Amino acid sequence: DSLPSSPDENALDTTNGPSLVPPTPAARSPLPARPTGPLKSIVEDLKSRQASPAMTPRGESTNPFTTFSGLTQPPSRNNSKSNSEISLVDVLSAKAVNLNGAKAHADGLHSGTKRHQLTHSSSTASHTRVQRRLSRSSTTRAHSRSISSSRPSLELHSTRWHIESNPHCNGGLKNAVESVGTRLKRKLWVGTLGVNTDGFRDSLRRNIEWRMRDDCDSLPVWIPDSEFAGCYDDFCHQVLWPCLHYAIPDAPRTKSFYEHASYNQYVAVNQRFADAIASAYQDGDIIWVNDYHLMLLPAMLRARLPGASIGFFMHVAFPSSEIFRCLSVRVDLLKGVLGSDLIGFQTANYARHFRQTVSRILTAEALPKGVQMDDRFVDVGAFPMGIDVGSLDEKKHDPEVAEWVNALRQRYAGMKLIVGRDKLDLIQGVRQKIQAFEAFLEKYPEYQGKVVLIQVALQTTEESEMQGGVSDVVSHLNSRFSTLTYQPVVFLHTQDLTFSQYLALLTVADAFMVTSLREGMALRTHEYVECQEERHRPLILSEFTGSYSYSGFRSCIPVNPWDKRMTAKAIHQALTMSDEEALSRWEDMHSHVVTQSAQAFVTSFLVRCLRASIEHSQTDGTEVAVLDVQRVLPRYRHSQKRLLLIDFEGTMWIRDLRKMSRGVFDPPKDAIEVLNRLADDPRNEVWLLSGLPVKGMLDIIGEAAPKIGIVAENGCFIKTRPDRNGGSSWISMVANFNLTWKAPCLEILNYFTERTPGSFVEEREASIVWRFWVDPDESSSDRQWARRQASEAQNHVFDSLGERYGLRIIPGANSFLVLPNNVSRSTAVGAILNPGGPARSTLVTSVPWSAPEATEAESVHEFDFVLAIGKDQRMMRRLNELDNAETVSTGDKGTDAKWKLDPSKVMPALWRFADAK
Ligand SMILES: O=P(O)(O)OC[C@H]1O[C@H](O[C@H]2O[C@H](CO)[C@@H](O)[C@H](O)[C@H]2O)[C@H](O)[C@@H](O)[C@@H]1O
Repeated sequence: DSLPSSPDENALDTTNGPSLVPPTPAARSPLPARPTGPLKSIVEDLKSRQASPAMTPRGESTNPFTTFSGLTQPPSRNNSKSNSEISLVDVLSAKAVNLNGAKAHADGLHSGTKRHQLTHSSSTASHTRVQRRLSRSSTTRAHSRSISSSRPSLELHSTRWHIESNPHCNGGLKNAVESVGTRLKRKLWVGTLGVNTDGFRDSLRRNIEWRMRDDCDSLPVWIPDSEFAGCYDDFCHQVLWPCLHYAIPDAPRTKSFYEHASYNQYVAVNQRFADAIASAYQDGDIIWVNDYHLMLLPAMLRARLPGASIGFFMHVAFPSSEIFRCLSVRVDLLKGVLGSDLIGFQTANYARHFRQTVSRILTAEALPKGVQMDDRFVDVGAFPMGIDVGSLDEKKHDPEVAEWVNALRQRYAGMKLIVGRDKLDLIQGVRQKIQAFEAFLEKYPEYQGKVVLIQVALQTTEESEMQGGVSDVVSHLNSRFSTLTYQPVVFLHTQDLTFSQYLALLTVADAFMVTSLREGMALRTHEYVECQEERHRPLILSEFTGSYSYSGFRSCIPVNPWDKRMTAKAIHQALTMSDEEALSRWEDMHSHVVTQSAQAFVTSFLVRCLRASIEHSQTDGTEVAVLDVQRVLPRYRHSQKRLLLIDFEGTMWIRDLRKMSRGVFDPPKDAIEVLNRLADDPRNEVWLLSGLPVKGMLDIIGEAAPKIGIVAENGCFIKTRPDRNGGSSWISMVANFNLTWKAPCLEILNYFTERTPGSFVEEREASIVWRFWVDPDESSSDRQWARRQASEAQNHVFDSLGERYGLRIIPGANSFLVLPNNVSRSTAVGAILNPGGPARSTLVTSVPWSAPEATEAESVHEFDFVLAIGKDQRMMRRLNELDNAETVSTGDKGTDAKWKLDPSKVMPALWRFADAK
């Protein structure tokens, strides 16, 4: 038998275990399950594949979720029986990417020539697990034994080992990164090989490194076995994983974990990653750190590579601050991830928990967009992980899947099948699932003998099966309800199935069931939905999964996994649901699966990370030159079509907020005069950019400056410049927007206004501003109080209304603005530069006046001189893309503008342009 078996595992051909077919009455022990009958042939099929001289039994063809088939090195397959062969599981990690493709999406960011490379650091975790998990498979066990028992002979020659995909890594992540294909032109995975590498000599390590970099864009990080075990098995799995999933580990054990070796080992492992990445890093790379195993890494990297773009994505859940604060190393962990430019979570709830935790524990200012640290801003956001629908579709249409679909249909004719696939630990709720299934069979006895739950167990060891408390409940249930021809629960391990077989199960299932007590996302729900394209049968889903947070998945049958009666009813509902209802629910879920895909996940994360790091790396303004009008004037003089974009409040007009709070506006006469003078020159097209509402602008500017164009409410409204007949109109850029968010928003802000002396709300047509601390004489404790209220108010508005209505919040020094997404000064300027662009505006009202003379500047596309003065950095970046733009920042923060200018110097500068002949 070319599939060696280990004595204790008895390999795959045991016939006395329960399976998809009825067990013999004497064989009711649920684990390990060894198939007979139809599933036996599945297994035999598997065996015959494994027996081919190819690879280890856990090669890529048996792996449901990885697609790195290219990683298996054919020449080494022939050595598969050698005692000294090592199956190197592939390193998860690092991928370097030329982000040119992704940059195109970066909303008008520069199309610079900088090479962007993504160094994608992933968890250390999966690899150890692979080694351990592989011990279920006899051949691999033989491999691991050979590794550990033959240390003296570890002088392995490169031809005697091969690299293959690790089936137990975070397959979702791997697939997602691969799904964007050539858009990531260069990538480097950085990860570990897990345990059993202590005996590798330097020459072997170099050899492996060389091969991995060459063949799989991977860089292994060498971790001593004991350090790896302390970090991964103890700190990650015994302390962090439970805590992040709302299970606080018991105090005495955690105390020893925290304060002794395991946390130190976690630090050491993160440090080794930092060393490896720093040595491979090249200027312009993006470093993408993945998951909770590497929470300290971003700060370690930031210390070494201050200018690097660093993103961190948390694949698992993030709990409420009440739970996270129980960790004794909470401060270190938070500061660790805050070394990033962007921190991503699976859902908006986890992101909010994180912001609140940071605000509570580090007393940093947490805003909807991220966290303001002393020296930098860190973006925080939700990026739902998805699946690569196209690639799954291809696999789904493999003829082998159809064969297995037929086989399963025949085998289970007249029966209902419920399928599940979970890790067997306490968090994944398999015990609760089995108990609920038992409750179902009790409550609906007519289903006894007619429904089978096929439960696939992920990455289990006997230890985890015990830990998850699954074995006893399966035994109990099976012993209660099995008959000569029926066994209610069939337990399989992932290694017992090929991916085709698993897809066939998903296709024939009458329901899929996830009862996790907490879970980051649960991508298997997406796979199930995709495989139900023809049948549309329902999904029973725990309310505590990330998937359930998304509106499409609200069309599942939700369950509280702690409530077994509810879950039992859900099973009944699923099995009796009409085809029409099932179809309508499926359509909702499917639309989420196809829109929130793996590709969308990777590109949106990388684009946001890049944008965040560009914003964060803006200079503090010290090296930007002060506007030298003398140098710009010659170009101005010699140009024929000029576009002048000038910010109003805070740039041309310094307002008295005290008066404003009483609704008093003093029209700035000098500003109006210079605007008129500039607009009198027929070569000039002058636009005033304001945050004020239409009415405010009419009150202040009104007919006093008839030739200028106006952008009001930060881009929500535009008053066009007069045409030949002197006609001008107000255009709404938000005409199709739903503005019903304003009422609840005002309610929230009024509440905060009552609690915050000196604050007030400015309601505008399509936006709302909350201002606070208008009196500089107020005490600093009042100011602090006001700031705190402002950040709470922003979070409140964002959390309750932001996602639902598509709002964004722009914080200012003493105010914040709430307005619809997709509208900004920058988009208004886009419309000015390209008036024939997509029709997104509607006429609001005509403001009839008679302009003294018609302007010649009809052809607004061909400006040969553009001058923009103001504070909007996004607009500055956008205009910098034009060859002939002079951008001048009047802000006091960092800028990408070409020049800077103190607001007090703006009027004199404008007069010099106005007077230029
Ligand atoms: O067991 P670990 O090695 O510590 O890794 C934790 C789990 O990571 C992956 O799951 C997580 O990411 C998925 C994709 O983003 C998400 O759907 C899931 O909810 C997260 O828990 C991996 O798929 C699991 O096998 C690992 O156990």
